[in-house]
Amino acid sequence: MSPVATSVPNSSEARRYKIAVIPGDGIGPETIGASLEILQALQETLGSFQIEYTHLDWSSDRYFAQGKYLPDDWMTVLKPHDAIFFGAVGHPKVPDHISLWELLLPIRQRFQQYANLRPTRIMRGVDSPLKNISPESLDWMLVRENTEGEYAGQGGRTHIGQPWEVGTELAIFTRQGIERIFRFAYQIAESRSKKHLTFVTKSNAQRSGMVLWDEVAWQIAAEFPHVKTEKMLVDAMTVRMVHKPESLDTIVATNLHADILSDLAAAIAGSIGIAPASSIDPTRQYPSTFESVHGSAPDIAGRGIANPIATMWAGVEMLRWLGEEVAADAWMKAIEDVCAEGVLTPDLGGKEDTRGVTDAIRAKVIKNAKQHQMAF
Ligand SMILES: NC(=O)C1=CN([C@@H]2O[C@H](COP(=O)(O)OP(=O)(O)OC[C@H]3O[C@@H](n4cnc5c(N)ncnc54)[C@H](O)[C@@H]3O)[C@@H](O)[C@H]2O)C=CC1
Ligand SMILES: CC(=O)C(=O)O
Ligand SMILES: [K+]
Ligand SMILES: [Mn+2]
Repeated sequence: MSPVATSVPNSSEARRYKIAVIPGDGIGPETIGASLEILQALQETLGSFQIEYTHLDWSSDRYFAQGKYLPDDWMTVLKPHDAIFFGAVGHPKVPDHISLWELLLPIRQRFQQYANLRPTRIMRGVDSPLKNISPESLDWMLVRENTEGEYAGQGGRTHIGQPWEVGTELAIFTRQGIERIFRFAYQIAESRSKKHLTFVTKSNAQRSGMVLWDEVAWQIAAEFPHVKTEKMLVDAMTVRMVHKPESLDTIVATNLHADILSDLAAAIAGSIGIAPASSIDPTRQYPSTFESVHGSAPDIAGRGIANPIATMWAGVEMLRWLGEEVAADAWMKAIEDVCAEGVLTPDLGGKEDTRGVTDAIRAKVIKNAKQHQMAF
Protein backbone atom coordinates (compact mmCIF):
# COMPACT_ATOMS: atom_id res chain seq x y z
CA MET A 1 0.00 0.00 0.00
CA SER A 2 1.30 3.45 -0.74
CA PRO A 3 1.71 5.94 2.10
CA VAL A 4 -1.33 8.10 2.78
CA ALA A 5 -0.47 11.75 3.26
CA THR A 6 -2.95 13.88 5.19
CA SER A 7 -2.75 17.56 4.43
CA VAL A 8 -3.29 20.34 6.93
CA PRO A 9 -4.77 23.78 6.33
CA ASN A 10 -2.43 26.51 5.20
CA SER A 11 -1.09 29.02 7.62
CA SER A 12 1.73 31.30 6.64
CA GLU A 13 3.03 31.80 10.16
CA ALA A 14 2.94 28.31 11.57
CA ARG A 15 6.13 26.25 11.59
CA ARG A 16 5.62 23.15 9.51
CA TYR A 17 6.87 19.62 10.08
CA LYS A 18 6.62 16.33 8.26
CA ILE A 19 6.24 13.32 10.50
CA ALA A 20 6.13 9.69 9.40
CA VAL A 21 3.80 7.64 11.60
CA ILE A 22 4.34 3.89 11.92
CA PRO A 23 1.84 2.50 14.47
CA GLY A 24 2.99 -1.10 13.84
CA ASP A 25 1.57 -3.98 15.85
CA GLY A 26 -0.41 -4.82 18.98
CA ILE A 27 -0.88 -1.85 21.28
CA GLY A 28 1.24 0.31 18.94
CA PRO A 29 -1.79 1.64 17.02
CA GLU A 30 -3.62 2.24 20.32
CA THR A 31 -0.90 4.34 21.94
CA ILE A 32 0.00 6.13 18.70
CA GLY A 33 -3.69 6.92 18.08
CA ALA A 34 -3.97 8.41 21.56
CA SER A 35 -0.82 10.47 21.02
CA LEU A 36 -1.97 11.82 17.67
CA GLU A 37 -5.11 13.12 19.37
CA ILE A 38 -2.92 15.13 21.75
CA LEU A 39 -0.72 16.45 18.93
CA GLN A 40 -3.90 17.54 17.14
CA ALA A 41 -5.15 19.35 20.24
CA LEU A 42 -1.78 21.09 20.70
CA GLN A 43 -1.61 22.13 17.08
CA GLU A 44 -5.16 23.53 17.14
CA THR A 45 -4.82 25.32 20.47
CA LEU A 46 -1.38 26.85 19.97
CA GLY A 47 -1.63 27.50 16.23
CA SER A 48 2.14 27.94 16.12
CA PHE A 49 3.00 24.75 14.26
CA GLN A 50 1.45 22.40 11.76
CA ILE A 51 2.30 18.78 11.18
CA GLU A 52 1.88 16.97 7.92
CA TYR A 53 1.67 13.24 8.61
CA THR A 54 2.63 10.34 6.40
CA HIS A 55 0.71 7.33 7.74
CA LEU A 56 2.56 4.11 7.03
CA ASP A 57 1.04 0.65 7.45
CA TRP A 58 4.41 -1.06 7.99
CA SER A 59 3.46 -3.86 10.37
CA SER A 60 2.97 -7.59 10.75
CA ASP A 61 -0.41 -7.32 8.99
CA ARG A 62 1.42 -5.94 5.97
CA TYR A 63 3.90 -8.80 6.27
CA PHE A 64 1.04 -11.35 6.25
CA ALA A 65 -0.55 -9.69 3.22
CA GLN A 66 2.54 -8.82 1.17
CA GLY A 67 5.44 -10.78 2.65
CA LYS A 68 7.34 -7.67 3.70
CA TYR A 69 7.40 -5.22 6.58
CA LEU A 70 9.24 -2.50 4.67
CA PRO A 71 8.87 -1.53 1.03
CA ASP A 72 12.11 -1.60 -0.97
CA ASP A 73 12.25 2.19 -1.11
CA TRP A 74 11.67 2.69 2.62
CA MET A 75 14.74 4.91 3.05
CA THR A 76 13.56 7.23 0.29
CA VAL A 77 10.06 7.31 1.78
CA LEU A 78 11.24 8.16 5.32
CA LYS A 79 14.20 10.44 4.59
CA PRO A 80 12.28 13.70 3.87
CA HIS A 81 10.57 13.61 7.29
CA ASP A 82 11.55 15.65 10.33
CA ALA A 83 10.83 12.68 12.61
CA ILE A 84 9.40 9.19 12.76
CA PHE A 85 6.72 8.40 15.35
CA PHE A 86 6.74 4.68 15.99
CA GLY A 87 4.41 2.40 17.96
CA ALA A 88 5.78 -1.13 18.35
CA VAL A 89 6.49 -4.22 16.32
CA GLY A 90 6.01 -7.87 17.23
CA HIS A 91 3.30 -10.43 16.53
CA PRO A 92 2.76 -13.83 18.19
CA LYS A 93 2.62 -15.49 14.74
CA VAL A 94 5.94 -14.06 13.51
CA PRO A 95 9.32 -15.02 15.00
CA ASP A 96 10.49 -11.94 16.93
CA HIS A 97 13.85 -11.75 15.15
CA ILE A 98 12.04 -11.48 11.81
CA SER A 99 9.76 -8.64 12.86
CA LEU A 100 12.54 -6.69 14.59
CA TRP A 101 15.10 -7.18 11.82
CA GLU A 102 12.68 -6.41 9.02
CA LEU A 103 11.27 -3.22 10.47
CA LEU A 104 12.76 -1.50 13.50
CA LEU A 105 16.45 -2.42 13.53
CA PRO A 106 17.14 -1.50 9.87
CA ILE A 107 15.77 1.98 10.54
CA ARG A 108 18.00 2.42 13.60
CA GLN A 109 21.08 1.17 11.75
CA ARG A 110 20.65 2.63 8.28
CA PHE A 111 19.58 6.01 9.62
CA GLN A 112 22.56 6.03 12.01
CA GLN A 113 20.31 6.58 15.00
CA TYR A 114 23.22 5.72 17.23
CA ALA A 115 21.91 7.20 20.46
CA ASN A 116 18.83 5.79 22.12
CA LEU A 117 17.73 8.05 24.98
CA ARG A 118 15.64 6.56 27.73
CA PRO A 119 14.83 9.05 30.47
CA THR A 120 13.52 7.57 33.70
CA ARG A 121 11.74 9.45 36.48
CA ILE A 122 9.26 8.53 39.17
CA MET A 123 6.25 10.69 38.55
CA ARG A 124 4.12 12.02 41.39
CA GLY A 125 1.15 9.73 41.92
CA VAL A 126 3.01 6.69 40.59
CA ASP A 127 4.01 3.93 42.98
CA SER A 128 7.52 2.57 42.63
CA PRO A 129 8.05 -1.03 43.76
CA LEU A 130 11.06 0.25 45.72
CA LYS A 131 10.46 0.98 49.39
CA ASN A 132 10.82 4.53 50.73
CA ILE A 133 11.65 6.12 47.43
CA SER A 134 10.62 9.67 46.62
CA PRO A 135 10.16 11.08 43.11
CA GLU A 136 13.16 13.38 43.67
CA SER A 137 15.53 10.51 44.32
CA LEU A 138 15.38 9.04 40.82
CA ASP A 139 16.09 11.05 37.69
CA TRP A 140 18.17 9.14 35.14
CA MET A 141 19.07 9.57 31.52
CA LEU A 142 19.95 6.21 30.06
CA VAL A 143 21.96 6.49 26.86
CA ARG A 144 21.95 3.30 24.83
CA GLU A 145 24.34 2.61 21.98
CA ASN A 146 21.84 1.83 19.25
CA THR A 147 23.63 0.66 16.11
CA GLU A 148 26.29 -1.90 16.96
CA GLY A 149 27.46 -3.95 19.96
CA GLU A 150 25.56 -7.15 20.57
CA TYR A 151 22.81 -6.15 18.11
CA ALA A 152 25.17 -5.51 15.19
CA GLY A 153 23.49 -8.34 13.33
CA GLN A 154 26.68 -10.24 12.57
CA GLY A 155 26.63 -13.98 13.04
CA GLY A 156 24.99 -16.96 11.51
CA ARG A 157 24.03 -20.61 11.70
CA THR A 158 25.59 -23.58 9.99
CA HIS A 159 24.95 -27.35 10.03
CA ILE A 160 21.30 -26.51 10.61
CA GLY A 161 19.42 -29.36 12.25
CA GLN A 162 22.53 -31.42 12.94
CA PRO A 163 23.57 -32.32 16.47
CA TRP A 164 26.69 -30.18 15.80
CA GLU A 165 24.71 -27.19 14.64
CA VAL A 166 26.39 -23.91 15.50
CA GLY A 167 25.03 -20.41 15.96
CA THR A 168 27.14 -17.30 16.47
CA GLU A 169 26.12 -13.81 17.52
CA LEU A 170 29.08 -11.51 17.16
CA ALA A 171 29.23 -8.35 19.25
CA ILE A 172 30.88 -5.55 17.28
CA PHE A 173 32.53 -2.59 18.99
CA THR A 174 34.23 0.00 16.83
CA ARG A 175 36.36 2.86 18.08
CA GLN A 176 34.29 5.29 16.03
CA GLY A 177 31.01 3.85 17.31
CA ILE A 178 32.16 4.07 20.92
CA GLU A 179 33.59 7.56 20.53
CA ARG A 180 30.41 8.97 19.07
CA ILE A 181 28.05 7.53 21.67
CA PHE A 182 30.25 8.69 24.54
CA ARG A 183 30.75 12.18 23.12
CA PHE A 184 26.99 12.52 22.79
CA ALA A 185 26.38 11.12 26.27
CA TYR A 186 28.93 13.49 27.81
CA GLN A 187 27.21 16.45 26.21
CA ILE A 188 23.99 15.31 27.87
CA ALA A 189 25.74 14.73 31.21
CA GLU A 190 27.28 18.19 30.99
CA SER A 191 23.88 19.78 30.42
CA ARG A 192 22.40 18.17 33.54
CA SER A 193 22.85 19.57 37.02
CA LYS A 194 24.63 16.57 38.57
CA LYS A 195 27.31 16.37 35.84
CA HIS A 196 27.78 12.72 36.57
CA LEU A 197 28.16 9.90 34.08
CA THR A 198 28.22 6.20 34.86
CA PHE A 199 29.25 3.87 32.09
CA VAL A 200 28.27 0.24 32.16
CA THR A 201 30.55 -2.54 31.02
CA LYS A 202 31.39 -6.21 31.35
CA SER A 203 35.12 -5.94 30.76
CA ASN A 204 35.97 -8.50 33.39
CA ALA A 205 34.55 -11.51 31.55
CA GLN A 206 34.54 -10.02 28.05
CA ARG A 207 38.11 -9.14 27.30
CA SER A 208 38.16 -7.52 23.84
CA GLY A 209 35.21 -5.44 22.73
CA MET A 210 34.32 -4.39 26.26
CA VAL A 211 37.93 -3.49 27.05
CA LEU A 212 38.00 -1.25 23.97
CA TRP A 213 34.69 0.23 25.17
CA ASP A 214 36.28 1.11 28.53
CA GLU A 215 39.45 2.54 27.01
CA VAL A 216 37.57 4.81 24.64
CA ALA A 217 35.17 5.80 27.43
CA TRP A 218 38.07 7.06 29.56
CA GLN A 219 39.57 8.86 26.55
CA ILE A 220 36.35 10.76 25.93
CA ALA A 221 35.98 11.35 29.68
CA ALA A 222 39.23 13.32 29.56
CA GLU A 223 37.57 15.73 27.10
CA PHE A 224 34.90 16.49 29.71
CA PRO A 225 36.80 17.20 32.94
CA HIS A 226 33.76 18.84 34.58
CA VAL A 227 31.77 15.62 34.43
CA LYS A 228 32.47 13.03 37.09
CA THR A 229 32.90 9.58 35.48
CA GLU A 230 32.34 6.19 37.06
CA LYS A 231 32.59 2.69 35.64
CA MET A 232 30.16 -0.06 36.70
CA LEU A 233 30.07 -3.72 35.77
CA VAL A 234 26.60 -4.49 34.47
CA ASP A 235 25.75 -7.14 37.06
CA ALA A 236 26.56 -4.81 39.94
CA MET A 237 24.74 -2.02 38.13
CA THR A 238 21.40 -3.81 38.52
CA VAL A 239 21.96 -3.87 42.28
CA ARG A 240 22.92 -0.21 42.40
CA MET A 241 19.87 0.84 40.37
CA VAL A 242 17.65 -0.83 42.94
CA HIS A 243 19.51 0.08 46.14
CA LYS A 244 21.05 3.48 45.38
CA PRO A 245 18.97 5.04 42.60
CA GLU A 246 19.85 8.55 43.80
CA SER A 247 23.55 7.90 43.13
CA LEU A 248 23.02 7.70 39.35
CA ASP A 249 22.34 10.36 36.73
CA THR A 250 23.51 9.89 33.14
CA ILE A 251 24.07 6.22 32.31
CA VAL A 252 25.77 4.91 29.14
CA ALA A 253 25.54 1.28 28.17
CA THR A 254 25.83 -1.02 25.18
CA ASN A 255 22.90 -2.00 23.01
CA LEU A 256 22.14 -5.21 24.95
CA HIS A 257 22.98 -3.96 28.43
CA ALA A 258 20.90 -0.81 28.03
CA ASP A 259 18.02 -2.78 26.54
CA ILE A 260 17.83 -4.83 29.72
CA LEU A 261 18.64 -2.02 32.14
CA SER A 262 16.00 0.24 30.60
CA ASP A 263 13.21 -2.29 31.19
CA LEU A 264 14.47 -2.57 34.79
CA ALA A 265 14.55 1.22 35.05
CA ALA A 266 10.98 1.41 33.76
CA ALA A 267 9.82 -1.15 36.30
CA ILE A 268 11.54 0.75 39.12
CA ALA A 269 9.78 3.91 37.97
CA GLY A 270 6.43 2.15 38.25
CA SER A 271 5.68 0.58 34.86
CA ILE A 272 7.06 -0.05 31.41
CA GLY A 273 3.85 1.62 30.27
CA ILE A 274 5.36 5.08 30.86
CA ALA A 275 8.93 4.72 29.53
CA PRO A 276 9.89 6.60 26.33
CA ALA A 277 12.73 5.95 23.89
CA SER A 278 14.21 8.33 21.31
CA SER A 279 16.46 6.82 18.64
CA ILE A 280 18.49 9.84 17.65
CA ASP A 281 20.80 10.64 14.77
CA PRO A 282 22.56 13.55 16.50
CA THR A 283 23.94 14.78 13.15
CA ARG A 284 20.35 15.26 11.91
CA GLN A 285 21.35 13.82 8.56
CA TYR A 286 18.52 11.31 8.94
CA PRO A 287 15.19 11.56 10.76
CA SER A 288 15.15 10.32 14.35
CA THR A 289 12.57 7.87 15.69
CA PHE A 290 10.43 8.45 18.77
CA GLU A 291 8.73 5.48 20.41
CA SER A 292 8.08 3.66 23.67
CA VAL A 293 10.54 1.36 25.43
CA HIS A 294 7.87 -1.32 25.52
CA GLY A 295 6.87 -3.70 22.76
CA SER A 296 3.55 -4.60 21.15
CA ALA A 297 2.19 -6.20 24.35
CA PRO A 298 0.07 -8.86 22.59
CA ASP A 299 -1.27 -9.98 25.98
CA ILE A 300 -3.28 -6.76 26.34
CA ALA A 301 -3.61 -5.63 22.71
CA GLY A 302 -7.12 -4.75 21.58
CA ARG A 303 -8.49 -4.44 25.11
CA GLY A 304 -8.23 -0.68 25.29
CA ILE A 305 -6.21 -0.73 28.50
CA ALA A 306 -2.70 0.04 27.23
CA ASN A 307 -0.99 2.86 29.02
CA PRO A 308 -0.53 5.57 26.37
CA ILE A 309 2.00 7.56 28.44
CA ALA A 310 5.21 5.91 27.15
CA THR A 311 4.34 6.82 23.57
CA MET A 312 3.05 10.23 24.64
CA TRP A 313 6.27 11.02 26.54
CA ALA A 314 8.13 9.99 23.36
CA GLY A 315 5.87 12.47 21.54
CA VAL A 316 7.00 15.13 24.01
CA GLU A 317 10.63 14.30 23.24
CA MET A 318 9.83 14.47 19.52
CA LEU A 319 8.43 17.99 19.94
CA ARG A 320 11.58 19.00 21.87
CA TRP A 321 13.74 17.57 19.07
CA LEU A 322 11.79 19.73 16.62
CA GLY A 323 12.26 22.77 18.86
CA GLU A 324 8.60 23.02 19.95
CA GLU A 325 9.37 23.54 23.64
CA VAL A 326 6.08 25.23 24.54
CA ALA A 327 4.00 22.37 23.15
CA ALA A 328 6.35 19.83 24.73
CA ASP A 329 6.07 21.47 28.16
CA ALA A 330 2.27 21.68 27.92
CA TRP A 331 2.08 17.95 27.10
CA MET A 332 4.59 16.81 29.73
CA LYS A 333 2.93 18.86 32.47
CA ALA A 334 -0.43 17.36 31.50
CA ILE A 335 1.01 13.84 31.75
CA GLU A 336 2.56 14.59 35.14
CA ASP A 337 -0.61 16.19 36.51
CA VAL A 338 -2.85 13.35 35.34
CA CYS A 339 -0.53 10.84 37.05
CA ALA A 340 -0.45 12.96 40.21
CA GLU A 341 -4.27 12.94 40.25
CA GLY A 342 -4.30 9.15 40.09
CA VAL A 343 -5.87 8.85 36.65
CA LEU A 344 -3.97 5.65 35.87
CA THR A 345 -4.22 2.55 33.70
CA PRO A 346 -4.12 -0.95 35.30
CA ASP A 347 -0.35 -1.39 34.80
CA LEU A 348 0.04 1.45 37.32
CA GLY A 349 -2.60 -0.01 39.62
CA GLY A 350 -5.34 2.27 38.31
CA LYS A 351 -8.84 1.65 36.97
CA GLU A 352 -8.81 3.92 33.93
CA ASP A 353 -8.49 2.73 30.36
CA THR A 354 -6.53 4.22 27.45
CA ARG A 355 -9.52 6.37 26.50
CA GLY A 356 -9.93 7.76 30.02
CA VAL A 357 -6.25 8.66 30.45
CA THR A 358 -6.09 10.17 26.96
CA ASP A 359 -9.17 12.32 27.56
CA ALA A 360 -7.76 13.53 30.90
CA ILE A 361 -4.41 14.41 29.33
CA ARG A 362 -6.07 16.06 26.35
CA ALA A 363 -8.18 18.31 28.59
CA LYS A 364 -5.10 19.41 30.54
CA VAL A 365 -3.01 19.91 27.41
CA ILE A 366 -5.64 22.30 26.05
CA LYS A 367 -5.76 24.15 29.38
CA ASN A 368 -1.95 24.39 29.57
CA ALA A 369 -1.65 25.57 25.99
CA LYS A 370 -4.36 28.22 26.48
CA GLN A 371 -2.69 29.44 29.68
CA HIS A 372 0.55 29.85 27.78
CA GLN A 373 -1.20 31.90 25.13
CA MET A 374 -2.82 34.17 27.73
CA ALA A 375 0.59 34.75 29.31
CA PHE A 376 2.15 35.86 26.00
N1 LIG B 1 10.47 -1.41 20.12
C1 LIG B 1 9.65 -2.41 19.89
O1 LIG B 1 8.82 -2.34 19.02
C2 LIG B 1 9.74 -3.59 20.75
C3 LIG B 1 9.13 -4.75 20.34
N2 LIG B 1 9.09 -5.83 21.17
C4 LIG B 1 8.31 -6.97 20.68
O2 LIG B 1 7.03 -6.89 21.32
C5 LIG B 1 6.49 -8.21 21.49
C6 LIG B 1 6.10 -8.44 22.94
O3 LIG B 1 7.27 -8.41 23.73
P1 LIG B 1 7.27 -8.54 25.31
O4 LIG B 1 8.54 -9.17 25.68
O5 LIG B 1 5.99 -9.11 25.79
O6 LIG B 1 7.40 -7.01 25.82
P2 LIG B 1 6.29 -5.88 25.95
O7 LIG B 1 7.01 -4.64 26.33
O8 LIG B 1 5.46 -5.82 24.74
O9 LIG B 1 5.36 -6.34 27.17
C7 LIG B 1 5.88 -6.72 28.42
C8 LIG B 1 4.78 -6.64 29.48
O10 LIG B 1 4.50 -5.26 29.75
C9 LIG B 1 3.15 -4.97 29.48
N3 LIG B 1 3.08 -3.66 28.80
C10 LIG B 1 3.90 -3.23 27.83
N4 LIG B 1 3.54 -2.02 27.43
C11 LIG B 1 2.46 -1.66 28.15
C12 LIG B 1 1.61 -0.51 28.17
N5 LIG B 1 1.81 0.55 27.37
N6 LIG B 1 0.59 -0.49 29.03
C13 LIG B 1 0.37 -1.53 29.85
N7 LIG B 1 1.13 -2.65 29.88
C14 LIG B 1 2.15 -2.71 29.02
C15 LIG B 1 2.65 -6.08 28.56
O11 LIG B 1 1.27 -6.24 28.69
C16 LIG B 1 3.46 -7.25 29.03
O12 LIG B 1 2.85 -7.88 30.13
C17 LIG B 1 7.58 -9.15 21.00
O13 LIG B 1 7.26 -9.48 19.67
C18 LIG B 1 8.85 -8.32 21.03
O14 LIG B 1 9.83 -8.72 20.11
C19 LIG B 1 9.65 -5.81 22.42
C20 LIG B 1 10.26 -4.67 22.86
C21 LIG B 1 10.40 -3.49 22.06
C1 LIG C 1 13.71 -4.08 20.67
C2 LIG C 1 13.77 -3.70 22.07
O1 LIG C 1 13.55 -4.47 22.95
C3 LIG C 1 14.11 -2.34 22.40
O2 LIG C 1 14.36 -1.54 21.51
O3 LIG C 1 14.14 -2.01 23.58
K1 LIG D 1 8.17 0.46 21.11
MN1 LIG E 1 13.79 -3.59 24.91
